[in-house]
Amino acid sequence: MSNYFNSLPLRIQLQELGKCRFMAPSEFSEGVEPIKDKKIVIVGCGAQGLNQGLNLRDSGLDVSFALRAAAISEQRDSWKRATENGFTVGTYEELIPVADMVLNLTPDKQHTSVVKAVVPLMKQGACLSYSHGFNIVEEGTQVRDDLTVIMVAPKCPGTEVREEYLRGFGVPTLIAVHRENDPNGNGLELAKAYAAGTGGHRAGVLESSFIAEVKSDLMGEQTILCGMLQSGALLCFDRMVEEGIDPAYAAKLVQYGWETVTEGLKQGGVTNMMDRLSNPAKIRAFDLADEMKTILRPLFEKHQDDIMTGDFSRTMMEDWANDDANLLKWRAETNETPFEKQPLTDQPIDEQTYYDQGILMVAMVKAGVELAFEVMVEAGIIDESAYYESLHETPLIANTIARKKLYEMNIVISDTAEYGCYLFDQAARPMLKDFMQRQGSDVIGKGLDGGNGVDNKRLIEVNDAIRNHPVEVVGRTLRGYMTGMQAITSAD
Ligand SMILES: NC(=O)C1=CN([C@@H]2O[C@H](COP(=O)(O)OP(=O)(O)OC[C@H]3O[C@@H](n4cnc5c(N)ncnc54)[C@H](OP(=O)(O)O)[C@@H]3O)[C@@H](O)[C@H]2O)C=CC1
Ligand SMILES: CC[C@](O)(C(C)=O)C(=O)O
Ligand SMILES: [Mg+2]
Ligand SMILES: [Mg+2]
Repeated sequence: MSNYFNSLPLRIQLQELGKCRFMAPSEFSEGVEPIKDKKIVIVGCGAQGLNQGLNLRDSGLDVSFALRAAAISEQRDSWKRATENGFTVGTYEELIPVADMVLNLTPDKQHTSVVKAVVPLMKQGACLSYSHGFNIVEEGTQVRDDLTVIMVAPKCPGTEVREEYLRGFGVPTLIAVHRENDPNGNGLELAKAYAAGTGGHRAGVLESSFIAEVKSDLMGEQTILCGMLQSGALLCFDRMVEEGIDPAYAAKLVQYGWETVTEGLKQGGVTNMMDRLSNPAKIRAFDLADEMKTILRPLFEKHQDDIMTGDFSRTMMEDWANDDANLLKWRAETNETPFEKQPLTDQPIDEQTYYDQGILMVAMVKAGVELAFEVMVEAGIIDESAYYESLHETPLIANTIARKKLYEMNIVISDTAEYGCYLFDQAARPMLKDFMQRQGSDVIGKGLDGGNGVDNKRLIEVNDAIRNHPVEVVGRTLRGYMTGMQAITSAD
């Protein structure tokens, strides 16, 4: 097998990268009806598998789990998750032959072996589904041509897929039909109904392509969503401690700070997040973000370039072949960082204080969201897709850090995302070293002294720049469709 994207002519590559159509809510008027009588068998009961399975079942669908024999015989966690939640569990041989839809929700690194084991057991004309296009696009897996191959990709960690569903909402989702496998011409119908079953249609669904999903998902997760929040957390914590802030307080400000300030982002974009700062703090954050964008743009561009050429995928697959040596090493190193090991203070921190004392964190979110959006769009990703993959998903990743710091984030996201996050973090922190040395506790840990006076012309210029960034323009439209989005926060 070889990289499918690289096998295509540039004309088709650009077509596929540019596939991104915001689907009107009316297109989901049938809900799950088209798959109501289908037997849905999920392979893999992990972050996505369990949570998508719970949503699909709550939406009235027939869902069971096919696990590998060892998972059943050894009663592994995936077996426990499936059985404790009341699902029917069986082996591939028992469940795959009767399945109408097989959802491959195993780790990307296992997809080739899973597809080789599962596809021969699938009945004629069935449907194979993915939640990420890596196996098809980057590894070039070819699927039996009587099978329909679709993708329903939540732009969100598995845990939040379930949490948002339980809040009566959902998470933005990309759906696609593999251009090589739509023999019955009903792939889109199946994908739409499946997306409705997860609740994704309540947040927004983009009709996309396997290629557009992969090239944007890898970029979002490696840079703003996981990489920037990881690097920012470690840099801000260490800087506060160097500046004499109580480590227990500093750890709490960071752990809950991302969730608090990005809740402002989720509800009203970068504009609202920045408006929660005082005018002097807003201008300071604006300037800090600008400086970080200049420093980090080459790194964001390198990540996008390596994703487009397949160099990232090749590098990661070399680590797969080396028993995940680098992934496991970098995971252990992260778990040993002072931030990860620091207990939190019991001192309460109110919501506004996270903004006032976290000016640098706000600036990091602004810089990361804008830079990821800009670089994705420059690479051919459509604005709506870039928005979901940068701004909208950031708060959902921040929710995982609020639960149990970087450990929780890196456990909940896919191994693919975790690997890319560490790659970014290792490069970003040295690039920001000098910049961080120049930051004091006024922008991270204590907040600005003095009054609220600013120069009017400068404030108007800053507000104008924030509000008119392309991510804000497309975001206002997309958030306008999200009428059911619920506010959440863990601040005291
Ligand atoms: N994590 C996330 O938030 C997101 C993930 N995705 C995509 O969803 C898919 C699933 O990812 P994720 O939920 O993180 O997966 P997990 O890492 O949570 O793994 C899911 C399950 O797969 C099983 N598994 C592992 N290896 C094999 C194998 N060789 N054969 C069969 N089963 C196996 C494991 O169970 P056991 O070892 O017990 O068999 C595990 O519980 C990926 O394509 C990912 O890119 C998309 C969006 C977000
Ligand atoms: C942000 C990482 C992600 O792409 C996701 C949760 O959407 C993943 O692969 O886990
Ligand atoms: Mg993703
Ligand atoms: Mg991903």
